[in-house]
This record gives sequence, structure tokens and C-alpha cells, in this order.
Amino acid sequence: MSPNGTFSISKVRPVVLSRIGQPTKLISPITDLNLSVLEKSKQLAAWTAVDQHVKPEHRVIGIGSGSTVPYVVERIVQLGAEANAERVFIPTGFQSKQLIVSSGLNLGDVDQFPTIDVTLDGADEVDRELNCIKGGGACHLREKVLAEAANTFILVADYRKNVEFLGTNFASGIPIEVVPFAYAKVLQNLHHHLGCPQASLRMAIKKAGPVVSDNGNFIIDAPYDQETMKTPYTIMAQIKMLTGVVEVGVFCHMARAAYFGNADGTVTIKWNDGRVEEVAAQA
Ligand SMILES: O=C(CO)[C@H](O)[C@H](O)COP(=O)(O)O
Repeated sequence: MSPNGTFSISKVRPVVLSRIGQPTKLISPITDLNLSVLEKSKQLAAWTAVDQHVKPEHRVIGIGSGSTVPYVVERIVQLGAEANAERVFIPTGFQSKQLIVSSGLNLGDVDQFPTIDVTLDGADEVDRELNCIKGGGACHLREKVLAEAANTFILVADYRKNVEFLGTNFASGIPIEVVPFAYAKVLQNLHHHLGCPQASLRMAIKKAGPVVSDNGNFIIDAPYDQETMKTPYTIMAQIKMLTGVVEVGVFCHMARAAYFGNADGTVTIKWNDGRVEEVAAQA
């Protein structure tokens, strides 16, 4: 890695190391010299996940949202026009729809294809049991539908998202999509009945007023203490029961594996059976 934070190697011999350090399988070489360490880690996670989970026989593929997912699409495009000709790609929102279309891939929707072979998506944070926070980009309603519709749901993220307990680095809280007219009532419930006095309506940056989701709804961010976040299913279920809530950005027991690109060029893979693998590219 160069002092300015970019990878300075033009090509490396790719090797996958298992947990006990034995080479097991080849992965993608590092070839792009211009990406920052953070971007490279996202790319490594995404490419490795595509290489391991997008199978030749897969026909319906879910594409998630965020800044890591473009590398998923980049890798899928590299599989070639012939490999992708018979496939249809299902987006989780406006961003991934644009990505699919601009990449020349076939676009579908989940109402046409309610069963998906594999969905690959980003995450705001993932804990040791593969529970995750999603919705930093306000797409978690469609993301959860595509995660549930998928036979295999895979998370891709950079090293900052790999945590023991949710809420460690992602401090803004649990994203909650609510129907607009109910937002004040949901906030009141969170403040007074669900132990979250800091819950607030997410405001837009380059627009006056609140963030509006792709579904025309508002987003509330609800930060909870670490003790609460140690049992994310409980708080997720309680929030979901509030009338006016459309979806909660906590996904429990859904992912088969999470791929985290690391700053040193390795990838950590956490599996839903508790295994943890280290995948390394060696010069
Ligand atoms: O949940 C999401 C959007 O609602 C994204 O998947 C999440 O925010 C991760 O994004 P990034 O890859 O940019 O870190």
C-alpha cells in the first residue's frame, strides 16, 4: 500500500487462506491502482462475494443499495454478456435500479420474481451473529423484502461495519420507515414507551424538510444503548409493532454470510454457522 492510501501493487497472486491459514481457493486479483484503501476494501468484499455466491445457474439476482453495491455490479458485469443474458436483476431502490440499467443488465421487479436465487447487499453494521443494521440509505423496506425473497442473502461491507454488537460504530441508531402522517405519534411512542428519548426524524441535506424514502415515507433514527442492541430481535419486534411503522432497519438471522474487506487487502467472511474465514491476496 502506498503512503497516500492507495494500493501500489499492479497485480498480486490471489490466495484464499482458511481460518487456520491454509490456502484453499483462488480469488480475484487486485488490479485497480486508483482506489482508496476504504474503496478497495469494499471492492474486495463485493468481488469475493460475487465469486463465491453468484452461480452459473442463477437466473434472478437481487441487487442492494449503498456505496459497496456498485462493486457487486462491476463484478457481475465482468462475468460477461453471455453469462448475464438470461438473468434478471431486481433492485432495492432508485440507486440500484439506475445501476442495473446503466450497466446494461436486465431489470425486473420483485412482484414479477418473488423468489430470488441470491441477493447481495450492503450493511451499516453487522454483529457476530450476522444481525445487521440497514437503512442508512433509507432503502431498508425494499432491502428486507429482497432479503426475505432470496434463497441466499449475502452482506458485503468494509471493515468499519464488522462489529461485536450493533451500535458500536453506527451511532445514528435504528432506521425506521414510517408513514408520514404517523411520524409524530411513532416518535412519541419511541420516546416515552420504548426507551429511546433521542429518536428523531431524519432531515434531508440538500432539501428543506425530512428525507423521503423511495416509497414516499419518512425515516426515524432511533439510537439505543449497547445493552438493548445486544438483543436486536427484541427491540426490532417491539418497534415493528408500533402502528405507523412500515419497516425497521434491523435484519435478524437472515444473512448466510457477511463479507468484510479489510484495509490490509484481506477479506473476513463470517458465516451463519459461526465460522469465520480470512481470505488473503498475497504478493
Ligand atoms: O442499508 C443500506 C441502504 O439503506 C445500505 O446497504 C447501507 O447503508 C450500506 O451502505 P454502504 O455500502 O454505503 O456502506
